[in-house]
Amino acid sequence: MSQFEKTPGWLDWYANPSKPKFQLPAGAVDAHCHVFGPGDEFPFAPERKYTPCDASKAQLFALRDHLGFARNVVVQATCHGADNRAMVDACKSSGGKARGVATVKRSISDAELQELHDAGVRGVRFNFVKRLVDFTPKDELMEIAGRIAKLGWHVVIYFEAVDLPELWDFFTALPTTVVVDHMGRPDVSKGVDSEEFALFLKFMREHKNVWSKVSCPERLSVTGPKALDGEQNAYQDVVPFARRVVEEFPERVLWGTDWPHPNLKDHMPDDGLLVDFIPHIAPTAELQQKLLVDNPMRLYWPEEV
Ligand SMILES: O=C(O)c1cc(C(=O)O)oc(=O)c1
Repeated sequence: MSQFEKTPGWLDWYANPSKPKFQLPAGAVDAHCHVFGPGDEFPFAPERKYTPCDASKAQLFALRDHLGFARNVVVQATCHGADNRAMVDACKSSGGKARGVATVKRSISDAELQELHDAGVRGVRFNFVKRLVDFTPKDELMEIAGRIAKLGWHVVIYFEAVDLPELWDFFTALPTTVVVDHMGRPDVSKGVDSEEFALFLKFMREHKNVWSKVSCPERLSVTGPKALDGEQNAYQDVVPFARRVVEEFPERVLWGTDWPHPNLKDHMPDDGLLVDFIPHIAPTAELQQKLLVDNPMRLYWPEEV
């Protein structure tokens, strides 16, 4: 029994995911996933907004192999705050098959940043989703961005679509490659031609250093997974959004499972079926190769490209 009690209503990750019908290209990277603890080994942060179930590196690597991915990018989850030990341990244990994105504070030393780099970290995450984190002053974040730029890292940003106007000046001043989590969380009920999504496309169009993860249909969808066994694909209301981004910015998109799917309370996706979502948003072999192999390799394993 873990010392931590899971947040009520929280669903555990899907235990026996199906084998995807879609065959991933060789060398595919799951460019957004997390590890949670295990809490007894890597305690969750006191300032966390939720307490997850455990989701270990061994379970993540088993999922990688089951789905047919070659590599992972392990993104620091907010339940671990700026204590990167679980993520770093996963990267170090992966035999070079995982790189990481950390959360750091202004107080981090250059030596500690270098240690993260040596473990495989290549980015920092700035989170603006109010239900997940407390506010960090922008001058602190900008100072961190300036320091990590010198290591060749990038900044991953997570925010809600309605907050983009207010965050625009800060985001566009960042001196690094900037990777947006989950397409900036569009409200899909407003439609792909909404003003809100147009602003996101403009953000990417006008700033060539901005990339997007076209991930998390299970979070963004209103129609949900129910069409899974029919003619139509699951999460179909998210398809036009992700496909628009993939087709307009094929060199600047990434895809990830988001396993173990923090904070889901209505349903937990079968990760095999999430992989089957990919050909709907990246319909050609060329787009799939960029999304799943070439782009993440350029960002996380540039020395191998
Ligand atoms: O939408 C979320 O709840 C969520 C949370 C986290 C995290 O807690 O780090 O990461 C994600 O990618 C998504």
